[in-house]
Amino acid sequence: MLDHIASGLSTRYPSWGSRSVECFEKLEQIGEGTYGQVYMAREKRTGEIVALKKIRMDNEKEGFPITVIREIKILKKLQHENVIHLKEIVTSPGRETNEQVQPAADA
Ligand SMILES: Nc1ncnc2c1ncn2[C@@H]1O[C@H](COP(=O)(O)OP(=O)(O)OP(=O)(O)O)[C@@H](O)[C@H]1O
Repeated sequence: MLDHIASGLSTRYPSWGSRSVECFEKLEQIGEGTYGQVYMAREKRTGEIVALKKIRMDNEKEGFPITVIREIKILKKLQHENVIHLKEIVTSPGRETNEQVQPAADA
């Protein structure tokens, strides 16, 4: 099953998976990387447009990929005009037993 990571370090939102991906409406796919698709999405409450990156967990027997965890940790620390702002990590239920994680960023 697939999930996302939402990017951005916003004080408005809790981070690290306390909200569901259901808080966002996917508008269209805008990209794809090694770990899954990236969507333009709208935050339902505020209408804010973000990039929603979905992390593919299908083949991850060891849990959440360490490279994705590293990317999230680094993005949370960085603040630069040329680097995307990681806003939030959101989760969605897995198809079977595992909960999965997804991130969101400024588009
Ligand atoms: N915040 C964003 N705003 C707009 N487009 C984005 C954003 N993040 C990613 N994208 C688009 O989605 C594509 C895939 O991004 P993703 O971060 O998943 O992979 P990548 O880092 O480009 O590649 P890989 O993970 O394979 O090294 C990007 O190449 C870009 O086109």
